Amino acid sequence: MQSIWVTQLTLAKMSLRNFYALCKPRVTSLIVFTAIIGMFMATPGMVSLQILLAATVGIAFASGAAAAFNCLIENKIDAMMARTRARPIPTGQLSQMETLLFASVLGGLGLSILYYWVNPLTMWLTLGTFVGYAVIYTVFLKPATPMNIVIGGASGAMPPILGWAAVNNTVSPEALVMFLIIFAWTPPHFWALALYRREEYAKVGMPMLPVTHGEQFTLLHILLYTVILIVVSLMPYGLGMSGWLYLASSVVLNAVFLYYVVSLYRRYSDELAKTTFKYSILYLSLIFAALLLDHYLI
Ligand code: HEM
Ligand SMILES: CC(C)=CCC/C(C)=C/CC/C(C)=C/COP(=O)(O)OP(=O)(O)O
Repeated sequence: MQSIWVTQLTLAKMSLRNFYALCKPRVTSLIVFTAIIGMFMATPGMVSLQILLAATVGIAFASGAAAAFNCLIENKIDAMMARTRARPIPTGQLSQMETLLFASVLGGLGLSILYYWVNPLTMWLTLGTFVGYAVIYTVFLKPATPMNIVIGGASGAMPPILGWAAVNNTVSPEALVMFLIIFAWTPPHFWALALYRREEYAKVGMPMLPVTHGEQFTLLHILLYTVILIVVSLMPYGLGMSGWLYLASSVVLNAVFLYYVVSLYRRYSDELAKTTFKYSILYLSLIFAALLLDHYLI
């Protein structure tokens, strides 16, 4: 009898872990983090606990559901790439129907929470973001054009706007500035990875920039978007949204990013591309943390 319970519990834990993995938890965590910063930036005071909790949970559920839909739609491609073949559908740990049900329930819950406990504007913007990633990017853009992530990146850049709308029920220029930071950051973030994973993308027929236009062209574009990112990331200071603490942090973070990107441009290696990709994640986390610290301390 006891062993039946132990088996049941182990199975439940395993499926929970699989459902969790469908949500791409690390990407979703950073997405939610930028949304939370958007909430705090929206007010000089404190965000109400109800809005903070409801918007965080709602956006996290919607983002996790969008990621799960992406796993469902791309399960055949995921099965062919080393990086993604251990995901729950390719390994047979979850069926397509289970994934569809999970993503629909999670997404529905997230959007309902936003509608009833936050505000309808945030719900509609989140729904647009969801469709932008799960449908426009995943179904149409990704298999069709090497500019897929530039246009599709708009979805990933939306969370600070969602956070801002949750608190103020509006979309303001300050929220657009935070959007632009993530929007300009996405191409260097993704193309650094796509460079050292280019064989895999070529194998599954995904027209990523390094596959369609080669190494040098991609490196030049990484460099160009990094320059745009540097300009855009100085805007919070330029527009009086943030003070010297943000300025100092962004100058340091940008200098390191530019150093990696220029080094990569001059002398490409997979190793350096990996380091640049990893640094891109640290960069975005820290630049948003700097916005928050500056907002309350300076
Ligand atoms: C169209 C936009 C984007 C594309 C195509 C993209 C692509 C990717 C890919 C392919 C990976 C997987 C790396 C691996 O498995 O080794 C990854 C990792 C990651 N991405 Fe992005 N990304 C995008 C936008 C974003 C955004 C908006 C965020 C957060 C705000 C983000 C945060 C992360 C994080 C935290 C990781 C590391 C995940 C891990 O360590 O498991 N990405 N990205
Ligand atoms: C509703 C809401 C807030 C949605 C947020 C949208 C979202 C989840 C954006 C993240 C972008 C992302 C995970 C890209 C991964 O690229 P990929 O899917 O091409 O990577 P893969 O090859 O690892 O599947």
